[in-house]
Amino acid sequence: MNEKKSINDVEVAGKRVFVRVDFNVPMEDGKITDDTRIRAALPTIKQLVDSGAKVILASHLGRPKGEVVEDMRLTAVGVRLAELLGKPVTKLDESIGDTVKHTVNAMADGDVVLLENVRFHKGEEKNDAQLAQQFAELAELYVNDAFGAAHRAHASTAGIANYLPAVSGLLLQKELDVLGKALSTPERPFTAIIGGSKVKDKIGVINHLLEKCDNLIIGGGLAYTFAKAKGFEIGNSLLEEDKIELAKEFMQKAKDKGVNFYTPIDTVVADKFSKDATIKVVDVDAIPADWMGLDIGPKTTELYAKVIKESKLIIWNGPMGVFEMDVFANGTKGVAQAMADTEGYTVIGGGDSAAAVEKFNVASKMDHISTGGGASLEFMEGKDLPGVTALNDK
Ligand SMILES: Nc1ncnc2c1ncn2[C@@H]1O[C@H](COP(=O)(O)OP(=O)(O)O)[C@@H](O)[C@H]1O
Ligand SMILES: O=C(OP(=O)(O)O)[C@H](O)COP(=O)(O)O
Repeated sequence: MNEKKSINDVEVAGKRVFVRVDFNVPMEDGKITDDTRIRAALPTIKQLVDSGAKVILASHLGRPKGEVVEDMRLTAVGVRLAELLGKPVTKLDESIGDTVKHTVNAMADGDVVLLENVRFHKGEEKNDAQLAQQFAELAELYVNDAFGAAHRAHASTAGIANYLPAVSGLLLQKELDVLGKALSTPERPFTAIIGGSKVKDKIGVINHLLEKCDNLIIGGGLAYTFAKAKGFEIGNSLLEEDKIELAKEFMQKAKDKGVNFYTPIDTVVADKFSKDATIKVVDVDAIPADWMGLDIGPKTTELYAKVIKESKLIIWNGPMGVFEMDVFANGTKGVAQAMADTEGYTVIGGGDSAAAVEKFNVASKMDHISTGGGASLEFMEGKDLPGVTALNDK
């Protein structure tokens, strides 16, 4: 991949800079429940402020589908950002138009303005050229620091780069550096752990990582399609019938490439999908009919922990079981703990795995927690990210 210019490669003093961030934070009753993504953007914002730029921030929040949705305004985000920055943030109720133009033209060096949710405009997700130009007119430089949305080709993540010099922010650059280096020159043994619910969502990443890693560990709901492919009965566990052949192909590819392919050897089964279910631990070849596998078992957890501890680089995407329910959280917890204990370099691929290391209080022990779930997955599939491709080469 070509190296992209960053804010360290351009002059920003006195310039109006349109910075696309990913402030798509979880909210409950109008309150932010996790401000990780806001904190992650601070280094870029601070550096621009300290360098005398006029910082115009833009983000989406949720999926308002081109309509104004009151609950999806960025007002609470603006308040939180001002607290974290320790300076005022002017939050506007629009992201384009005369009021916005007027406000940004009156900014002093070092000022920070936060625009309204860009997805209130239909053109955002359509990557509409007219909307992209309206964003571009506000500024003299475009900075993309929204790694979490870099897999989207939208007006504020990609289209705008057609009309302004376009560079990456520090967060985007760091994400690309860590994930890029891990995949191009991994320290070995390199272990990839793939969990979550569906094989369908992880086909690309498993396929790509099989080219790169030494150990591939499978857990979560998708493990049962692999168990079925190995010829075991899996009761009522998650099964993607149409992916059984593919699962077989993956296991054959691993063999051909000399990759150790680990699937669960035992599993926690339940008589229903509920925290009040009756549960027991069985070997993977002994799942009773009418029961469903909802977590990896203790022998599997121990095996996976051993592999993790013997690895120099570990990338983890997707939980080992239904970790939202405590009775099915032990496998995910055990993997999280092994990630905390290993001396290897640990990378969490966003999404539910990031939530899991938070839940089990080991987030601070990880070397890198990606701010993008979908984006890090697509990157690990070897796909180009439109929000990155759009930026200027060095
Ligand atoms: N054995 C299982 N059966 C059903 N669902 C599972 C199982 N193991 C994990 N899950 C669910 O998978 C979900 C996460 O899947 P997914 O969205 O694919 O992962 P990620 O967000 O990490 O990419 C979690 O909500 C978890 O409860
Ligand atoms: O939260 C996000 O994605 P993620 O949950 O996959 O990390 C990003 O902000 C992208 O949002 P989108 O999936 O609505 O485009």
